[in-house]
Amino acid sequence: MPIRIILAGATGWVGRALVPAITQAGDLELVAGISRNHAGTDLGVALGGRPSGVPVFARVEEALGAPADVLIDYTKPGVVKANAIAALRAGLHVVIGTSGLGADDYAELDELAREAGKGVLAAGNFSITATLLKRFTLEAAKYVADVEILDYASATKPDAPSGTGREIAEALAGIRQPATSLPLGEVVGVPQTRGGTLGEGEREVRVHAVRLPSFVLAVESVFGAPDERLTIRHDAGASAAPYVAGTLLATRKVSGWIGLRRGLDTLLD
Ligand SMILES: NC(=O)C1=CN([C@@H]2O[C@H](COP(=O)(O)OP(=O)(O)OC[C@H]3O[C@@H](n4cnc5c(N)ncnc54)[C@H](O)[C@@H]3O)[C@@H](O)[C@H]2O)C=CC1
Ligand SMILES: O=C(O)C1=N[C@H](C(=O)O)C[C@H](O)C1
Repeated sequence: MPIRIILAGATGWVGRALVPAITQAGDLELVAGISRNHAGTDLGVALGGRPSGVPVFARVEEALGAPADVLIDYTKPGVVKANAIAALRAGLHVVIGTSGLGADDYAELDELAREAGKGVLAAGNFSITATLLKRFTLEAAKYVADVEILDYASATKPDAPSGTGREIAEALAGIRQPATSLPLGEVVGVPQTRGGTLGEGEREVRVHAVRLPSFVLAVESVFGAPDERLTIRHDAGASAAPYVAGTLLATRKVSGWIGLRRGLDTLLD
């Protein structure tokens, strides 16, 4: 029996890249889409093609009327958490691609998923090379104490830091060695220019979010040691193709555990 999917954000940049990949996969079935702008239409028609028999709803509660196994969410930071909660309460597993949530939100969703006996996979970035950026950054942090994150995105991206930068910074905050840079209280001038922090105490990680036209997303982990530096950087391109395979991998695997896992790296060897 195929895995039945509800796709929230089905007509968006990532959503419309996922639709053909899902419909062409023999083991997956798209049963409903969610899109405020195209509610009430057929998804195939909404995407400029032939009728597909997949209805589009405005709200997750309406879409959950269709029997389904997994909700995939690529919507907006202010929408994703409520969608995930509604899906868990309706007995679905959840794959979260939407950015904007942080450690506290994920702890709450983890608890709800455990109560519901369902799995959640949330990844700030489902591309393989961005996932390698996270893996290499965490490896380097075992050996080099000082690291800061630079997070570049378009001028109109609503959330800062990005989902990619946030996942890396929050993971780093769990393992890094204390930094040797001056504590903020000792910085003279405009201390805010030292960026924001994620994590707590001496392990907190500084993140600098740059928002300018021309960027899609780039994240740099910059490590500094006496008289040398290591920069590990990921640059996203202009298409949503890199996120498709990872999202579908998560969709196929998410029924395999209870609770929330964070990061595509948790599914790799
Ligand atoms: N984890 C990952 O690998 C990636 C994550 N993202 C994140 O995914 C999210 C979506 O990105 P895009 O596809 O570029 O966005 P988009 O703006 O192109 O698409 C958003 C979709 O959500 C729908 N939507 C928005 N608000 C809604 C609401 N209140 N109710 C129902 N539907 C609603 C829109 O109709 C649209 O279909 C962003 O947070 C982005 O940062 C983007 C790329 C990769
Ligand atoms: O908003 C985007 O566009 C993207 N957001 C993701 C994030 O917040 O990390 C990543 C993706 O590369 C593009």
